[in-house]
Amino acid sequence: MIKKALSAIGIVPAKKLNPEQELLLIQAVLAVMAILPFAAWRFMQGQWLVGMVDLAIVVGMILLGAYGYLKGSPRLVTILLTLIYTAGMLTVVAMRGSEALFWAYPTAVACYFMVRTFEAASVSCFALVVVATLVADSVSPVVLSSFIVTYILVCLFAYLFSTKMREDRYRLEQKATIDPLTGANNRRALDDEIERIVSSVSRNHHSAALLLFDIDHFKQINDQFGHAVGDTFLKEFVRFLRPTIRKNERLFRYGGEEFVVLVEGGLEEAGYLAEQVRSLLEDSQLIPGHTVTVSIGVAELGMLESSREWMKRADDALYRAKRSGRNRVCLAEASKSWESQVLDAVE
Ligand SMILES: Nc1nc2c(ncn2[C@@H]2O[C@H](COP(=O)(O)OP(=O)(O)OP(=O)(O)O)[C@@H](O)[C@H]2O)c(=O)[nH]1
Repeated sequence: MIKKALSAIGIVPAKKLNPEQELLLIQAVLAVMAILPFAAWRFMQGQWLVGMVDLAIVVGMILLGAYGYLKGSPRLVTILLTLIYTAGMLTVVAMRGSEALFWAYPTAVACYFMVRTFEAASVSCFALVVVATLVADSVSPVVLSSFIVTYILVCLFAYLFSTKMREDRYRLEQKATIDPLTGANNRRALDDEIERIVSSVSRNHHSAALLLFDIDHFKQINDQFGHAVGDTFLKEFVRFLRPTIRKNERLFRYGGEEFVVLVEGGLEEAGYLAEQVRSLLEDSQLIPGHTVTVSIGVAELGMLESSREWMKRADDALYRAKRSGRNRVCLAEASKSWESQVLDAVE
C-alpha cells in the first residue's frame, strides 16, 4: 500500500519490495506521521533543541529508509536506523525527563522487527538501563518500577511476535521458491533470479551464463522402471549436481526433467562445467545397472539481452543437442551485438 502510494506520487520507481524494504518504508512513514507533529509543536513552544533532535530523527529515518529502499535494504541500514531512533529517544528523555518516557515503547518494538533478536535485546536492555537511570530521580518508585515491568513485557511481546513473523515468512518463502520433490529452487525462483542477474550484469558489466539440462529419454525411465523410480532419479540427480556446482551457482528445477544452473562467468567456463556434468552423469549409474544421460544447452547473457531472449538461446542450444543425438553439450550462438540491436531498432 505504501509502495503504491509512493509510486503514485512519483517518489519511488515501481518495483518489487522485499519485506525488509517494506519495513523500512513503513518506519519512515510512521516517523514522519508520529514525530514530525511533535517537532513542529516543540518549535512553536520555543523548545528549539528538542525540536531539532525530533527533526534529526525524522530526517535520518527518511534518508536511511530511502537509501535502504533503493539499495535493496542492506543490513547496515537497518542497524543504523535502529541506533538513530534509539539514540534520538535517549536524547529526548535526557532533555525532557519523564515527559518523554512513553517514546521508549515504540522504539523498543521497532528494534525487534528491524534487527536480529540478539541485537534488539542488547539495544533495548541498554535503552532500559539508560532511561531508568535518567528518570529515577524525577518519578516515584511506583512509576519507575511500573515503567520497567511494562517495558520488559513490551519487549517480550515484540520478541515473540517478530520471531513468529520471521518463522512464518521463512516457511512461506520456502514453499513459494523450493521444488518439493527435489529440494532445488523452483521455476518462480528462477524467474526472479534471472531478472536480478539481467539487471545487475548490465549495471556491473559481469558475465553470467545459463546451463539448461534435460534428461534424455526420461519418459522411457518412467515407462521401464515406474514413476516412483523416475521421482527418485530426479532427487538423486539434484544431489549429484550439488557438489559439482559452486556455492554461488544456483540450481533450479525448470520443469519436469529440466534443470537450470546459473553461473557467474563466460561461455567457455560454463561450457566446461556442462561437459563435466554430462560426462560424470554418463559414468555414474544413478539408477543401478542403467545409464542415464543428459543434454545441455549453454548460453552466456548478451549485452542488452532480455531474460526471455537469454532463455530462448539456451533452449535453442538444448534443442540442437537433442537433435544431434543427445548426451551432448551445445553452446548457444552469441547474442546480437549492441550495434546490431540499435540498427534493428532503427529499421
Ligand atoms: N517421475 C516423474 N516423471 C516426470 C515428472 N515430471 C515430468 N515427468 C515425465 O518426464 C517425461 C518427459 O518426457 P518427454 O518430454 O517426452 O522427454 P524425454 O522422454 O526425456 O525425451 P527427450 O527429452 O526428447 O530425450 C514425461 O513422461 C513426464 O511424465 C516428475 O516429477 N516425476
